[in-house]
Amino acid sequence: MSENCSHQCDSCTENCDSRESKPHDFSAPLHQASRVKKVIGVVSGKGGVGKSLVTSMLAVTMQRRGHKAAILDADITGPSIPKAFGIKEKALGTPEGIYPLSTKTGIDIMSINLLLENENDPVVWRGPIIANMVKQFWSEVIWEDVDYMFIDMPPGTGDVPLTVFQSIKVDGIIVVTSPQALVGMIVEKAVNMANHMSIPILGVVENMSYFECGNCGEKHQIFGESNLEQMASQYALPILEKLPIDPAFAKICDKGMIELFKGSWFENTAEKLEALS
Ligand SMILES: Nc1ncnc2c1ncn2[C@@H]1O[C@H](COP(=O)(O)OP(=O)(O)OP(=O)(O)O)[C@@H](O)[C@H]1O
Repeated sequence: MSENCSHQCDSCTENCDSRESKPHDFSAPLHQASRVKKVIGVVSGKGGVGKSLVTSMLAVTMQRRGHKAAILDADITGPSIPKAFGIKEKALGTPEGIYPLSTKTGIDIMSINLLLENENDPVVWRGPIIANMVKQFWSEVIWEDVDYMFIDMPPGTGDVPLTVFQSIKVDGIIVVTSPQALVGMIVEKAVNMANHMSIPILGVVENMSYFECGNCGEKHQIFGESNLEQMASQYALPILEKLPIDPAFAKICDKGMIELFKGSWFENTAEKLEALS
């Protein structure tokens, strides 16, 4: 240890023994009353590709299959989860901790919109404050007996998602892309981030993949052909689902009725999640 060691490693540039023996620990503990079995991070390379829709449908699918699902809405500057589930009430804070709100089918949800007085208020915070808020959603919210928690991550692979992944023990990542979203670059960035954090990527979901004509059933690739197959095989990533552009998805999402989506979307993904050890 240096003679003048102040033990303030964050602001010191010396590489003394004290620093080596105490690597910075970013991990945040779960609330002592919480029980969460599996945590899945849902990421996208850019905003607006349908990450929140996919997160919501994944949680609904697991809940339909008899598990207890939860969503931690870490997309602090663009929170859309409460709206998709039609939740307007505010979360209850008690001296013990904050209680999430439950959807009609019993999915527990925490989002900044459940704490803001007016859900339309913009959140104009800098990265570290946003990351800290997400940590609080993990540590100060009482998540009771959750089998599968889905984290709707902030878009991109920058500072905030990185801090979140360092704080919360995530079991796997699902990457959401759309055909027009420069798939190659996004998948590569997500793979790099996941490798850096030693978190497995469970697979890729392509949203807005095609539009199926209601009359003739023909599939049209509105945004052109994507090179998802090529990218997925290059990185040995499974393609979990190809979700069409469907006005019905937008409608139930906007009406807060995502729990009523029709079809067997994400059943294969659910089996993969159930097989996680
Ligand atoms: N496959 C789809 N078919 C029809 N509408 C869709 C589809 N996917 C998403 N949408 C609609 O597009 C809008 C954006 O979706 P969503 O909020 O899930 O995106 P996001 O990636 O989470 O966006 P943000 O970056 O703002 O958080 C929503 O109104 C949603 O209903």
